[in-house]
Amino acid sequence: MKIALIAHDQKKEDMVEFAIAYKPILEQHELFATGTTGQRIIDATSLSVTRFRSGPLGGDQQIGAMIANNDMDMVIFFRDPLTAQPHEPDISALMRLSDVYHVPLATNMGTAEVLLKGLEHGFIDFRLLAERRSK
Ligand SMILES: O=C(CO)COP(=O)(O)O
Repeated sequence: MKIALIAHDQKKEDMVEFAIAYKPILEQHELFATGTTGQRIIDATSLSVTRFRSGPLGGDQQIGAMIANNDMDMVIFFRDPLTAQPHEPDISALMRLSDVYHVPLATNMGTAEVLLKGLEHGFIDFRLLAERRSK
């Protein structure tokens, strides 16, 4: 499964802790991230992560493009709901595309935990359904 990991600045520490805690699951999948988030995860966990541009420089859009190509299976996006972001339209677009293509999207650690545990137990039927629909 292809999993995108993204965190705003105030949530990066949470993302690092999450990646450390869930490394045994995450390392079984193909990981993608926006620039700074990806570097923080790599430094803390040595997980293999494909890094895109930083969010404000187009990273959310690059991940959005993968979703639009039906080439992303899950998005874990720890958003900061308390700070205005200069690239808010890109963030909204990424979340909208997740809904368009039935890609599970977790915007906080609680949901992310449930998604990864579901993945661990093979709950991936939602993606198979989406694949069938796209044919
Ligand atoms: O801004 C982001 C997502 O909207 C995250 O980008 P970085 O991981 O480069 O900080």
